[in-house]
Formats: sequence, structure tokens, C-alpha cells
Amino acid sequence: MDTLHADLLVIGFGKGGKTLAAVVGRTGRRVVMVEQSAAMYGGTCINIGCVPTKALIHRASGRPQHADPDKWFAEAVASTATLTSVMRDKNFRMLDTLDSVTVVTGTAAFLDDKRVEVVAGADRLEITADTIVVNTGAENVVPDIPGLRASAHLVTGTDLIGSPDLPRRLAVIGAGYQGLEFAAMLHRYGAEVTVLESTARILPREDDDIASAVRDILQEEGITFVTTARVTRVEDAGDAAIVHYEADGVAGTVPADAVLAATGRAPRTAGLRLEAAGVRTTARGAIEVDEHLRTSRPHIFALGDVNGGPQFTYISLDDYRIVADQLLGEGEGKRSTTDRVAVPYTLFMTPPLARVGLTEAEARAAGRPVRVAAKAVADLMAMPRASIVGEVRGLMKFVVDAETDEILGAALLSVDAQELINTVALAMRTGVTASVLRDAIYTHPSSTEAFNEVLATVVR
Ligand SMILES: Cc1cc2nc3c(=O)[nH]c(=O)nc-3n(C[C@H](O)[C@H](O)[C@H](O)COP(=O)(O)OP(=O)(O)OC[C@H]3O[C@@H](n4cnc5c(N)ncnc54)[C@H](O)[C@@H]3O)c2cc1C
Ligand SMILES: NC(=O)c1ccc[n+]([C@@H]2O[C@H](COP(=O)([O-])OP(=O)(O)OC[C@H]3O[C@@H](n4cnc5c(N)ncnc54)[C@H](O)[C@@H]3O)[C@@H](O)[C@H]2O)c1
Repeated sequence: MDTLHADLLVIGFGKGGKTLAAVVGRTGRRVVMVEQSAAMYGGTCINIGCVPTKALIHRASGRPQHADPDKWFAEAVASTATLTSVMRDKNFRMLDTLDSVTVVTGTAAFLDDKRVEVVAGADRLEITADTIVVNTGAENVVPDIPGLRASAHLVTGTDLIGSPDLPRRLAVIGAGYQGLEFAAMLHRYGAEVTVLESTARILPREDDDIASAVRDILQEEGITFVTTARVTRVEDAGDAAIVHYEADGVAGTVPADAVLAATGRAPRTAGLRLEAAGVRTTARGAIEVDEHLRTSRPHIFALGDVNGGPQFTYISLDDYRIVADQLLGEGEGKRSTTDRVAVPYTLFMTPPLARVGLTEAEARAAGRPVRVAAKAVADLMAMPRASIVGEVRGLMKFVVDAETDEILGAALLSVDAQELINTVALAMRTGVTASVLRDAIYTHPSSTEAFNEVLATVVR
């Protein structure tokens, strides 16, 4: 078996790992990046996650009314594949052009806490390293529903964005991030979509008014929702699958050409032989880490989805900052996951739903004196941008401490919400009050100027 030694070995070409590999590599230290598939250089986000899904969502909005849906979808899939291929190539070159960095394509597994074996077909390579970073991401969970795993119609998100064939009828199990984004997007391309969600309402962590507004928008577009749904079995019949469910004691079926299981993503640790390295995992299967992302073996770190933190690309990037601080010492090794406050997130439906901080229900449950400012986008006089771009659906809501004027949280279901939320999050992090955000000068016509008007209202 060939051998290689590295100062830093990164397993998995994810956001945090690749950024770390490039930064450490530029210092001249010997870095090896191991990625199991050449089709995944750059990781989940650019290849099968954020970038292709958002590109397809964007392209769906531009569909001419009379365009042939199949052709339109096939073209969108093809142009998205071109985009991801360019990004994959850029990501590969970012590392491959550094003399001190070697990219190895193969599947890594620990031999012990300093040695990792990489297998690629018949080839084997042993890598020893002083510092090892595990950045292997997460994988979709397919629930244990009779007939589902064996169904020829079970698809993953990767299948849906990689195939030029638009499913005529799509059943989505799970109304979380993946479920709602794929449902909304594929419906816009022309698929008939039914979403089956096990909880009593979609987005159970959001306030009732926000979750209802989201459901109303998607239902008005033509998506069917079944909540409190227990999917009992899936059977293949002819060239379709029949999804059987029970909801509130009533049985029903959904015929579908494609069934998407969007019921969560679990940390990808299988096959890594973590036990050989003495790296512990949590009860939920994530790699156990401390606030500096060190595992139970202090020279082995875990970054991104695999460590059980929030599953977002920018969290993996922030994980990189924490590990870089440990390895390069710029922040004297003090940076940690406990520094994180007001982390925003966005569900990319149309219009997007962006959130940060506490919901109204959470703030009240915490005993905070709550003042709620909210307004429907259609009623906003001070935000002509919504009318300009023809997207006046949604609402904006702020949860404010009635005594201190502190912004406790926000839910923005509106055009440009994925951008607006970053301003709110920054305000929360830096102690900018609701009044300051209300009275600030914003460009016109922009979406941010809605803050002048929304924050001037008190609805509760
Ligand atoms: C459909 C979808 C849409 C999403 N949209 C968004 C979004 O809009 N915004 C957002 O912030 N997040 C989004 N996410 C989540 C985001 O993609 C992930 O949180 C993020 O990519 C995780 O990055 P990571 O650094 O943990 O690793 P990943 O990017 O997942 O990389 C892990 C890499 O490790 C490789 N690997 C695994 N095991 C091994 C092994 N044994 N040996 C070698 N290599 C291995 C894998 O092939 C993979 O390339 C989305 C996810 C999905 C699935
Ligand atoms: N825009 C984004 O940032 C974005 C987009 C996609 C994914 N992601 C990340 O990926 C993660 C995984 O996404 P996801 O949508 O797979 O998971 P999720 O946890 O967001 O949602 C899963 C949903 O499935 C439901 N569910 C679970 N089991 C079920 C069953 N048997 N029948 C019916 N419903 C069931 C849950 O109640 C939940 O509503 C997200 O949490 C997010 O961190 C982010």
C-alpha cells in the first residue's frame, strides 16, 4: 500500500473542510484532502444542495406561461448542471493548484487515530497525519415505511435535480426545508405535488400566523397538503407508486410517479471506522465535539453536518473559522460555537421565508414582555419594490422586547427576505434596537425600506 504523510488531513470536500485546506495549504503546510467522488469536489452545497436547488427555483420563476413544461424543465436542469460543473472545477482547482495540497479521490476510513486508509477501486493508500478533520456531511434518511425503500419510484433530491424528466405527479414525505423547497419548485415547473407531513401543521417550529401564510401561498399555487399524515405503506402498481396514508383516522392514497423522502438528513459516519480512532459519537449518530469542535481525540476535529450542529453551509463555514483559530491561532484559539447568536436561516420558496431569533410563541414562553410589529407585504406603502417585481405576497413580522426595545426575532416572508434577514441578524448581534432599525435611512426602491413601516406598527 502507498503511503503519504500530511500535517493536516481533511476527509470530505465540504464547505468548512475545503476552506480550511486552502487556508492551511497557503501557509505551506502539507495538506491532503480526501473526497470519495470526483462528482462531489466542493461538497453537497455546490453539487447537489443549495446551489442547484436555488438555481432551479430561480429558473422556475421565469417560466413563460405557454412554455412546454417538460422542455422548460429539461433546459433548466441542463443549465444548472453546467453551473455546478463550473463551480466543481473551480473548487477542485482552488486546492489542486496549491503545491502543498494534494487532492485524493477515494473513500476514507480510520485505521487508528493517526492513520487513515483511502480506497479507490483496487487502489489503497495509507495517510498518516498530525491533525485530522472529518467533514463528511450528512445523508438523507429514508423512513422505515413498508414498501418505500423497495419502491422503484423512490427518489432523492439529487435524482430530481439531475434528471431532465419532470415527474408528472410527485409525492413528498416531510414538509421541512427539502420537502417544501422541492414541492414549491417542481410544482412551478408543472408537476402535480402532494406533501404528506406527520405533524399537525407544516413548519411546527414557526408561529401559527407564519406557518399559515406559507401554507396559504403554496396551497393557492396548487400544492396539496396532508398534515397529521401517517404514511402506512408504499406499493408499486403499474408505472406509478401508490402512497397509502392515514390522517385523523381517515385513510387515503396518493398516486405518484416519484416519491421524495424529505424527512431529515443524518450525519454521515458509516464506514469511517471512527471506533478505530477512538472518536465517540452521540446518541443521534453525530461525531461528539466540544465547543472548539475537537472530538474525543483532541487532534481530530469534526466540521459541518457530521458534528450534529445546524445543517447549513454557513455553519460549516463558521466551523472552519473555529478550527482555523485552533490551528493557526489568529483568535488565540478562543473562537467557539458558543459565540454564535442570532443565526438566520431561509427557506427558499417563492417568496422566501427568512427567520432569525425567537418566534413570538418562544418569546412569550420565555416570559419576555413582547411587542409584535407586523404587516402584510401587500399593505406596505413604503416598499414599492414588491409591486415592481410583481411579488406582493407574504408578511413581515418582528418580535420586540416591549421594555428594552431589543429585537428578539423576525420572520420575513417576502421578496428579498434572504437578504433582509442578514441586516436584522446583524442588528440583533450588535444591539441595534427596533427603533434604530425603524428610523434608519434605506435606499429606494428597496425591500429594506419596509423596516421603516413595519417597525412603526404595533399589532400585539
Ligand atoms: C437539497 C438541499 C438543499 C440545501 N439548501 C441549502 C441552502 O439553501 N442553504 C444552506 O445553507 N444549506 C443548504 N443545505 C444544507 C447544506 O448543503 C449542508 O448543510 C452543507 O453542504 C454541509 O456541508 P459540510 O461541510 O458538512 O459537508 P458536505 O458539503 O456535505 O461535504 C461532505 C463531503 O464528504 C464526502 N465524503 C463523505 N464520506 C466520505 C468518506 N468516507 N471519504 C471521503 N469523502 C467522504 C462527500 O462525498 C461530500 O462531498 C441544503 C442541503 C440539501 C440536501
Ligand atoms: N434553505 C436551506 O437552508 C435548506 C434547504 C434544504 C435543506 N436544508 C438543511 O437540510 C436539513 C434537512 O432537511 P429536511 O427537509 O430533510 O429535514 P427537516 O428536518 O427540515 O424536515 C423534515 C420534515 O419531515 C417530517 N417528517 C419526518 N418523518 C416523517 C414521516 N415519516 N412522515 C411524514 N413527515 C415526516 C418532519 O416532521 C419535518 O417537518 C434541514 O434541516 C436544513 O438544515 C437547508
